[in-house]
Amino acid sequence: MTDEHITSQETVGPGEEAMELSLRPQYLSQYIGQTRVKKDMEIYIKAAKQRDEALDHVLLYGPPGLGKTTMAFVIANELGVKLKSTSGPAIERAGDLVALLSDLDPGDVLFIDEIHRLAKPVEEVLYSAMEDYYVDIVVGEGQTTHAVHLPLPPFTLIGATTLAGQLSAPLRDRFGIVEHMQYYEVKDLEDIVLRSSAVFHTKISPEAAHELARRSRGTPRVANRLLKRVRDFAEVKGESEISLATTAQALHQLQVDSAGLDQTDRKLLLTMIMSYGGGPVGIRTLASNIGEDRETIESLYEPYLLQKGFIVMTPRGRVVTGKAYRQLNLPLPGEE
Ligand SMILES: Nc1ncnc2c1ncn2[C@@H]1O[C@H](COP(=O)(O)OP(=O)(O)OP(=O)(O)O)[C@@H](O)[C@H]1O
Ligand SMILES: [Mg+2]
Repeated sequence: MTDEHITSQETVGPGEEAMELSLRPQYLSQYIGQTRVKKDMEIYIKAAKQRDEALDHVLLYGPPGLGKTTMAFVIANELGVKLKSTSGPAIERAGDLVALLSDLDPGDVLFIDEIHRLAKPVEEVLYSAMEDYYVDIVVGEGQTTHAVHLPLPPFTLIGATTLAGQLSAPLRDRFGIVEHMQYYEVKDLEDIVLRSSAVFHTKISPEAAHELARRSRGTPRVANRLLKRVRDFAEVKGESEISLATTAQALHQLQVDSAGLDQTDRKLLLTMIMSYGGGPVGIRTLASNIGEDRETIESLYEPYLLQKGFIVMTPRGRVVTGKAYRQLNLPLPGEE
């Protein structure tokens, strides 16, 4: 990855925040992986620009750390518009949302992260704003109370959520573009690791980059986090290039196993095996048993374990598969 991919504004300041910023791709051409989403967005963005209209509202959903926020900023950059960023829980009252909306210029993007956590009265204001670009608000107090019809500039709402299932149907239906972010292929994560090490001015061997990518839960955020820690190990050892051996040693110390499962993944599987004979187990029982909240299990841990075939879903709850027993070096039931 060459320097032209990193704008000057990003490289100022040596702090972690500046690093984090520079890790984020700015344009679709720099955005690694998610080919489907990129192809779709390229067309929709082009069409909106040709018509000189605001892009239709976009919903991005998928597990944490897959690049939803990054994609929202990329879309605004490609459109050449401003992006205002907020999150569901941060918008406490309908008035807060109206203030955000009336501050937008035509074509701008309003990004609402964790949109499944919007308060109901706020969500209801969003309906007319999204559909017809207006809000009806009540102003004044007591005798002077009156309704005001407030037209809004055409804008694009980009919503991100880790739990699309928790979105109400009226809200979901108002998004013209709905994109599911997928776990990344190892090859793509390898490219992300290489790009990030270039940003860090760190050398990493191709084998080490591959190993890191393979054990990053299909997730760029995890890949970047592990890369930082592995880099620490390599630096302390005085390595000029991160080696495969150091990578393996660091990941072992960080308790990331050969399949990329972390401590909580393993705790979850072990609890299901030891306390529930491998399942089926209900989500609430599981959550209280391992001391994680339900949302974290449902949005972060389960999707990956499901996709990798360590658990399966049945009508009566999740069940551990033979693959999980093997990964944990446990005898299959009946084999002991
Ligand atoms: N396609 C990509 N190429 C390179 N880096 C990426 C890509 N996608 C994400 N990243 C990096 O991974 C990290 C996490 O991405 P981001 O914050 O966009 O994820 P998210 O889906 O919004 O997560 P959350 O659901 O927790 O908000 C960022 O540091 C970003 O730089
Ligand atoms: Mg995000």
